[in-house]
Amino acid sequence: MNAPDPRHALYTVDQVRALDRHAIEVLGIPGFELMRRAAAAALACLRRRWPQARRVAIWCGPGNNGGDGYLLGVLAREAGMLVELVAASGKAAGDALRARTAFEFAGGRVHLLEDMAAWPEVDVHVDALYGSGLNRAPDLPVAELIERINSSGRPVLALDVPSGLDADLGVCPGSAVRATTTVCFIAAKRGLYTGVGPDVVGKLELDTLQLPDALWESQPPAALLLRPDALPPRHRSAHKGDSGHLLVVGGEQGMAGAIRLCGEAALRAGAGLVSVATQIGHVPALNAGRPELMAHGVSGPQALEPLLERADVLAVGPGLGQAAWGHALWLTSLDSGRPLVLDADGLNLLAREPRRFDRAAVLTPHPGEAARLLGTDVATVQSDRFAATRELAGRFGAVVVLKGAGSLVAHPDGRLAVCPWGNPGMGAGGMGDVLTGVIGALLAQGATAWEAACLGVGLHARAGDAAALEGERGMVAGDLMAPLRRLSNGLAAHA
Ligand SMILES: NC(=O)C1=CN([C@@H]2O[C@H](COP(=O)(O)OP(=O)(O)OC[C@H]3O[C@@H](n4cnc5c(N)ncnc54)[C@H](O)[C@@H]3O)[C@@H](O)[C@H]2O)[C@@H](O)CC1
Ligand SMILES: [K+]
Repeated sequence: MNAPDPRHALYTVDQVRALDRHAIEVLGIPGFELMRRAAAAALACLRRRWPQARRVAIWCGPGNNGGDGYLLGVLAREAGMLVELVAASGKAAGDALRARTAFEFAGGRVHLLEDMAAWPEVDVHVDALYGSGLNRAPDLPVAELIERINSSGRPVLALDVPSGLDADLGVCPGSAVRATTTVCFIAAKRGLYTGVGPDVVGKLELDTLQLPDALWESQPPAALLLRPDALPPRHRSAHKGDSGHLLVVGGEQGMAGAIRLCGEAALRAGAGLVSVATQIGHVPALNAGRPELMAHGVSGPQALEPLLERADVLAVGPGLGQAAWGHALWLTSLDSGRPLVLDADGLNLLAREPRRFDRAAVLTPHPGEAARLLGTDVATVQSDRFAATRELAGRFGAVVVLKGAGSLVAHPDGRLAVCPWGNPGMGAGGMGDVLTGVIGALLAQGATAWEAACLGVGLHARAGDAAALEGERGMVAGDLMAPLRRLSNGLAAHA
């Protein structure tokens, strides 16, 4: 097996434990040495991020995460910092106790949370309370401490995982530290990247503690992190027929915006031809606003048939509605056997009339649509986004994109990818329509469903990040078009 690049590989917490064990038992690197390296990586991060910091508070828990904190305390004192170290919960044991002893032996003083008289006024807080071993919501004294750290107005460096975050699932069972920066050790835990993970992690740095390639060969990652890819360059002799013909089906009365955005995004992501099948009343506005789209008014399935004949790929659902018109078009589209991307009401209709796909198909639900497809609620979907996405892919025989912070992509064969880009400005109307258009365009240009979903999600999120440079608030879906075009061509997002 080739060693996966650890910067693009994500692991479950159980897998990270297995990697730790492998490093200790097979590669012969003692656990305490790993802890020392983690502390050195933490100090390097601290000094790089806050070169002026002189006073630090280090909040240590009872496990090895706390151990990292004690050893950081040793190194920070050696570097001339004023260290206020507080043991916050439970008794240290094993390597953590050894680390605490080393801190005290070097002249450091350990304060106990319960005895703390005054709140330490420091430049940076270091969170070494809980790491990958979190097994329940932090209980009261620590939960209060976490809230206090969060409201201190000071930057927070989290060691390995922001305490309170379940690093496996990307959920917080209770209070959680909101880190400014998290320095993650050995391997990237998958929960840092999805759900509420990105909310609490802040800027994420990975330090692999100088472990050799042999370690990564011992464990296939649970998921891959998307890379900033673009489409391959076009042949000089290419013509519009080489880049595929996408048909967008949607736009019930009053929903013209969704198809316009979807179609336009498909053009910007390089589809050769984009047709739109919609309510007749929308055609003049589409023709006037975006004449490159071939807009067709369809009253029902009969009018749709010839358009389906000419299309290579379908994007079904933007603004489609679930009434008789939308349902009839949905049914005819799915029965055509064309590769497709299904979104919005296309998914809601699928929840009503489930079927498995035997062709290239991409489903792009947000958590609400995913819940309807699975017959459950949003909270259950969000409590394990990985499991929900996998379940959907298996059940429908399609590549599934679960949208929301840290979008996930799952293939029915078990492959999983996580998107590290995107921002809250993208929680606005029309953003999903843009994604559907991009994925449809990539399918039309010959990508497989997996490639189209992964590349499409990445391009869409990176275009969103480029648009957000002008401010997240007030961002509209149309702002993504220009960066989308540039990124699709492998150019920087801005000229
Ligand atoms: N050899 C290794 O395994 C290495 C581990 N490292 C550090 O060790 C961490 C994992 O260490 P551990 O497995 O000891 O786990 P943690 O240090 O994350 O926490 C586990 C301890 O906290 C307690 N605990 C968990 N959740 C609690 C809660 N909500 N309220 C109260 N107590 C709670 C547990 O009972 C246990 O005593 C990593 O995150 C990383 O920081 C690093 O030092 C690198 C090497
Ligand atoms: K921590």
